[in-house]
Amino acid sequence: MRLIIAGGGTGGHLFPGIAVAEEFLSRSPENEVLFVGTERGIEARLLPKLGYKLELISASGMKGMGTVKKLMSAGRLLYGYSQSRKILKEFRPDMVLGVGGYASAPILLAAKGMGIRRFIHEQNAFPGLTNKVLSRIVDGIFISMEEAAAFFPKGITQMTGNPIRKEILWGFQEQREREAGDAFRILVFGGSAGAQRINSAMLEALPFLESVKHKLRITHQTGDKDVARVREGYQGQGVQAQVLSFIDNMSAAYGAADLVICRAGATTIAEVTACGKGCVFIPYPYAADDHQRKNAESLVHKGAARMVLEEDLSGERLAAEISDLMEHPEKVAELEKNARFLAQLDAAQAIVAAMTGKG
Ligand SMILES: CC(=O)N[C@H]1[C@@H](OP(=O)(O)OP(=O)(O)OC[C@H]2O[C@@H](n3ccc(=O)[nH]c3=O)[C@H](O)[C@@H]2O)O[C@H](CO)[C@@H](O)[C@@H]1O
Repeated sequence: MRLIIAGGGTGGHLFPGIAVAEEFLSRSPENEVLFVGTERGIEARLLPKLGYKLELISASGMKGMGTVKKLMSAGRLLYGYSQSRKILKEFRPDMVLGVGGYASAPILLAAKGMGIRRFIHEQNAFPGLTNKVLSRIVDGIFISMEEAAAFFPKGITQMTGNPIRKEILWGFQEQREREAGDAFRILVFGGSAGAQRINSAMLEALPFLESVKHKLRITHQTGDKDVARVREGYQGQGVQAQVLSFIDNMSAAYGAADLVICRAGATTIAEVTACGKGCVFIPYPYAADDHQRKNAESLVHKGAARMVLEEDLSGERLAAEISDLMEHPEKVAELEKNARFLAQLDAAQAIVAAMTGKG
């Protein structure tokens, strides 16, 4: 069988798509996958390195734009639609899965016109505009959080969870052991692109952690623009930290962490629950419809994570969260237990089974 996975833009859309590709390809040597994305998306940088086939199309969003930009965007979508028809004619997929992000719209619309089976996957508790619109023209909708069900037609919506890459699941299971001793390991990252606000808050927290800073071992992903500043910040305050613009091996990073401080993107959430990690979420406040806050709240309400809103974020507040969890390992253990309880480990299998009709 042949499957097109369309969408991306950010890691949060793309990585679940990769997890579905892994599952689909593992089922038969005859199966083929083609990704479709845009040249600006993370897919253009990552997929060729991973050995996946990728076609690029033209697409962009319309939300919050003025009339002229909307018209230009409509033009790009129309062009993307004709590119999509060509791709569908050449690859002749049995089905198309949209994983969110602009690139999924033109190809799913073209697939509808050509009578090819269509599905979407929504990662967030509060769906994005693209998926809300596309939900009217697809055969099946897969959701990651119960809260999303209210936005989609009932008969075709299925709760599957958010697919997690095999390397995260396997790698984490292999090296569950944390280093002994009284070191406290914190993984800090700001979604797939990094978060300057979190970078700054961590540096501002260090003076408030003076008495425990010798115990801190930090792994910190900063995004492309902030590596030098953050690295110097830790060095200047004498804190052991590995500072990277992007972490290729997230499995090892999760495995080693006693605590994770991060944004509340949906794929991050799926991974931290799968790895059973205690987290302090700092939701990105400008995500569409404040969906990161809703994502985070769905764990906080179940005692599976803590949350600091950006409006309340300061070095002092972040340091207070860190000290409290450092001093009370039983509180971290409780977060870990509740997080693990929410993990959905078989999302990729459920999605592939539903799309192919084979369990
Ligand atoms: C600003 C914004 O709108 N972000 C959205 C975007 O987040 P974003 O793209 O940041 O995605 P997520 O936080 O959901 O996931 C991040 C992904 O990147 C990976 N990773 C991260 C850092 C790193 O150094 N290396 C690495 O591999 C993580 O393992 C994870 O797989 O898509 C998500 C899923 O639709 C949404 O919930 C987020 O709200």
